[in-house]
Amino acid sequence: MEKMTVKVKAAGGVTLPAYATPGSSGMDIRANEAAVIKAGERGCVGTGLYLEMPEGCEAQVRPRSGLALKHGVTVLNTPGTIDSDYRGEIRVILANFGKEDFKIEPGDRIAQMVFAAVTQVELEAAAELGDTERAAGGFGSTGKR
Ligand SMILES: O=c1ccn([C@H]2C[C@H](O)[C@@H](COP(=O)(O)OP(=O)(O)OP(=O)(O)O)O2)c(=O)[nH]1
Repeated sequence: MEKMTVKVKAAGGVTLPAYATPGSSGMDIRANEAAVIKAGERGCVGTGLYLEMPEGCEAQVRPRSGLALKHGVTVLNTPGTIDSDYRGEIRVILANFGKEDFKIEPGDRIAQMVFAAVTQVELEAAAELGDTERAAGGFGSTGKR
């Protein structure tokens, strides 16, 4: 697959190698500020990270499994969508489902991000949709086993 180039601007003197392994399909993302996500609450944490992606590319912000398992901390809107035309700071919306407050220091890895190609489509209004075997079955319609 042909590689897309993504420009990364990092505030606060943070350099690219601190984030990403060259050639990787994604990267860990770090907090650029101190924060506390109280037990049972949510918060929005700045990363000091700015991207320029080519059109047709999006970034998805995802949770880290270790934070989820050890602390009950996840990305609330996972996968967070970073649009290719967004030039603001990437921020991570964390939710704390754990029993203890979760403290974040600048530089902590709070989430991860992958880059994905977005399929370009043309939407067409339709009065009828094609038949399928599944039809409207869903939400567990095929049972448990
Ligand atoms: O976890 C996230 C999700 C989004 N964004 C930024 C990048 C994205 O391109 C922009 C808009 O995100 P989204 O489309 O999810 O937000 P919205 O609530 O629909 O707001 P808008 O009306 O600005 O599109 O906000 C983040 O920094 N972190």
